[in-house]
Amino acid sequence: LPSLPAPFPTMGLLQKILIPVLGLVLAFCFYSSRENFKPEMLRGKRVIVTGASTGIGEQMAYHLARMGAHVLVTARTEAKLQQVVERCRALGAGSARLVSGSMEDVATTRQLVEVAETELGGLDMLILNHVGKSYFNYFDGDVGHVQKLLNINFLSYVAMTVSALPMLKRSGGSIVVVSSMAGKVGFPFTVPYSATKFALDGFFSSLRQEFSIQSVNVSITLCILGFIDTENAMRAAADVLLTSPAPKEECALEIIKGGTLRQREVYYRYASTKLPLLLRDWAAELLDLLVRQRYRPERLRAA
Ligand SMILES: NC(=O)C1=CN([C@@H]2O[C@H](COP(=O)(O)OP(=O)(O)OC[C@H]3O[C@@H](n4cnc5c(N)ncnc54)[C@H](OP(=O)(O)O)[C@@H]3O)[C@@H](O)[C@H]2O)C=CC1
Ligand SMILES: C[C@H](CCC(=O)O)[C@H]1CC[C@H]2[C@@H]3C(=O)C[C@@H]4C[C@H](O)CC[C@]4(C)[C@H]3CC[C@]12C
Repeated sequence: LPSLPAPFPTMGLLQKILIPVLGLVLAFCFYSSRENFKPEMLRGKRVIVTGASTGIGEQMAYHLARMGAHVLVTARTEAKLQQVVERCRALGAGSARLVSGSMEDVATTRQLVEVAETELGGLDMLILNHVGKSYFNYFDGDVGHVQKLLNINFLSYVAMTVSALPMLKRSGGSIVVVSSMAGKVGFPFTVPYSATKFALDGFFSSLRQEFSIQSVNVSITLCILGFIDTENAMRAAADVLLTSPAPKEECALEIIKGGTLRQREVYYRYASTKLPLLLRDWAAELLDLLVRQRYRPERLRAA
């Protein structure tokens, strides 16, 4: 008969075998896909980047330009987009174009797809990255705002996908969806935003399954980002969050790599996003507590 009570051999087994094996599997998945990326893979590729006038989207446009891609950027502010386009040309883009307009407006979606079709002759990658303005504070009960944000952050992603799908099917292309840790776990102070990001996961993860059943050769990459040092995010949350932000340039490159390698999901930064998520299904309350500890609510701006 064993001299120890039942739980001890189980814990020993966990520590000695399961945890190292899990670590090895994760390390393998992470490194095997990252090492294969080559910037030449993007040369001559036709890419749409939404929300490209600032932040991560702008940086993605510059990386793509350096890699020799044909970039088509979009956002509402035409003057900023014009500067992005000029810089993309200077960095060596195959070509650089813009379409300005709000993603709330179907005319913008239509125009983007038309430009890709007629001027680029098709599309290889659709990077959905734009995000509507919201507040960083306790939920204020404004249902209209939730609806507006769902239109911009979710429904327009669906509309762009539907319109671009025929071109992406022809090229065997990729859809890249920029989401957030706040789209996988409940984070405080971004309730409407969080809802839109959870919706993206539901829609695109489900669509990926259907593509697989129907042998549709279009990849879907969902990007789970932590706190990134873009101007808007820093302004909204830097005082309240105890997390230090990651650089937008590196973040942009990791998104492009993941999309190009047709990865199912990108986690950036890996250790501060993927690892906490391992707790989600087994110790959700602990994860909630750890998340709350990274916030200083007393520093929230008065609404
Ligand atoms: N920064 C962070 O810490 C994190 C960011 N993310 C995600 O990364 C992505 C990029 O974030 P980030 O770079 O910080 O965002 P920014 O606020 O810097 O950029 C948002 C972009 O979206 C555009 N945009 C805003 N409203 C509209 C609209 N109605 N129609 C079309 N375009 C619009 C803006 O341009 P314009 O105003 O000219 O229209 C801008 O180009 C987002 O999807 C965000 O959710 C995820 C987790 C963390
Ligand atoms: C997911 C982030 C927290 C991750 C972490 O703790 O590691 C969110 C915390 C702050 C959010 C951003 C913010 O408040 C500013 C923008 C507000 C916009 O309406 C939405 C995009 C934001 C960039 C938003 C993105 C998620 C956070 C970074």
